[in-house]
Amino acid sequence: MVFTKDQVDYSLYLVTDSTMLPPGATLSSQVEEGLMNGVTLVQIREKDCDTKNFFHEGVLIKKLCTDYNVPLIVNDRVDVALAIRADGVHVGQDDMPIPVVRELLGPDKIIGWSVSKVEEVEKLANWGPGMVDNIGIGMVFPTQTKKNPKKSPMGTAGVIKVLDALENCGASWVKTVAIGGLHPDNIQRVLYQCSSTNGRRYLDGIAVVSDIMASEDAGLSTRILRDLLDSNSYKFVDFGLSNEALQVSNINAALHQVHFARPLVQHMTNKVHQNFGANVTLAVFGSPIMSEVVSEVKDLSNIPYASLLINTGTIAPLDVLKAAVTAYNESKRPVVLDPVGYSATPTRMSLNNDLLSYGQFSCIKCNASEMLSLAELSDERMKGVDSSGSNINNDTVIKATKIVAYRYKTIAVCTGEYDFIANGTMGGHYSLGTQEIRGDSPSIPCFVVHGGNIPIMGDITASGCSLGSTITSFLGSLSFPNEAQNAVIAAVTLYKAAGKLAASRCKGSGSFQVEFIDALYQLSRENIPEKWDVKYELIL
Ligand SMILES: Cc1ncc(COP(=O)(O)OP(=O)(O)O)c(N)n1
Ligand SMILES: Cc1ncsc1CCOP(=O)(O)O
Ligand SMILES: [Mg+2]
Repeated sequence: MVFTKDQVDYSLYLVTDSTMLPPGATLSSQVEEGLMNGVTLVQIREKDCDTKNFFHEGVLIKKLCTDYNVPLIVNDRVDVALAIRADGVHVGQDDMPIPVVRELLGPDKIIGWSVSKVEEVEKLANWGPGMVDNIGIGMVFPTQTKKNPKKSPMGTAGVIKVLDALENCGASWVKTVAIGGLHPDNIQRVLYQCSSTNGRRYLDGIAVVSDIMASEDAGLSTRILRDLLDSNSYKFVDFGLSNEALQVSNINAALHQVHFARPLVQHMTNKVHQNFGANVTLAVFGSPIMSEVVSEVKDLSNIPYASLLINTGTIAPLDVLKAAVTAYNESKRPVVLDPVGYSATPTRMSLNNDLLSYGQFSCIKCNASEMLSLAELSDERMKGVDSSGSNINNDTVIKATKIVAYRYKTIAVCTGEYDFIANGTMGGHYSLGTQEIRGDSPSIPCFVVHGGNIPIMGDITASGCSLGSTITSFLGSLSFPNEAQNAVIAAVTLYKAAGKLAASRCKGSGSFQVEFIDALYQLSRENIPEKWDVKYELIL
């Protein structure tokens, strides 16, 4: 059977490697287990094979794929692809040039290309629809399978950049798979996080080697991957993830929930924030623990209502932070990131980008400068600000907050005189392929919390960092069907109301700190939000 290109299902792309077969298995037996259990496309990739064996193995696999009506792609070797009448080839940046491959194979065969950079997307777009049919984007995560890799792992952020480049170049015909270190513990997060910024394009599938080829039970491994692919819903926390522009939250209920749950709030934060953050957490019914001990992080994440705040003001070792994010993601407990000074130094930016690519965050809280840097809108910052850079216009801030919320599928909070809260979680749902969207961007509900300026908040240390403690306390208190969006709005509103109250009572920055803790303590226990002199509303 000759496959037409629009017939190809890229969702579960098995790439072979006979050097990792478990005892008793053969290349054919592993591939057939895959074909019987949901593999939709096969690539024979045998880097250590001589041509004769590659040809004979190819004939066997081609017969199998034909029996299961699945296309077969040959890696690197155009000659072998022609000889076995494969359905296409996959070549990398250092293999035979694409135009030559297309000339040899003709217009109907499937050509895949390894892509990791924007300029490679621009090149395929310039060639037009007749050349590259699909791209393998990777490697996403570190892998032992590809020997002597020339590229470092790109993470989900790297995949998003390639998807954005495809959109920006108008290369709508190109299908995409992610490849490299993909396994059941990260596939849903990759599928959920990796979409173009305009919301139109998700991945068309994933390509795996070792998860199936090295498996003692390749059929079971395939079914696990198939189920994850078909679930279309990534439940990274065990509470609701509304992305509807709901009636703005019932703060009273959210406060009751924190009072009831008294959540454990693990802080991995800077030294300046620790004491004040712990006292703010206690004032809002949270139970703070300041711990960067890797060996206890899994136990802590399993405590009921546990939550984690990572504040990169003082940079803890990346491996400690990654271990913590992984533990809380596995326990489906919320993680909040405060990327303090995100773009201040290349070191901070690199560490925060690594973290953002390594796990799923329930909330990202930062100030306007940090938000614009995260959204890569910093040049707009200069257009929209006075010489001091202190006054960024709200439209730019809202745009940046929505971009970050969607790019990281999180609830983004941008603090300032006006606090903006954008919910990009999409309810935890994701799709494969391209989606029709209204307008030029996905629908991201955004709220504003305002009550007038409180300049003295900026005159004490850790006031911004401790909003992170408050948000993490509210998120930590949640269980299904409570919703994250409402909890974050409640936390931000309470925090601003306490700031206003303390500012009206204090005599200077010293007494403000005390008055602020008192105000949080008092307002939390009174729990009468309608008396607070702070407003929150949905902005379209
Ligand atoms: C689907 C898919 N994506 C990427 C690759 C890697 O191809 P390449 O860069 O040519 O490296 P080798 O596989 O030849 O080592 C792939 N094979 N398949
Ligand atoms: C061929 C290839 N190209 C980039 S990573 C990779 C190997 C992926 O193997 P695994 O799925 O075992 O990580
Ligand atoms: Mg190659």
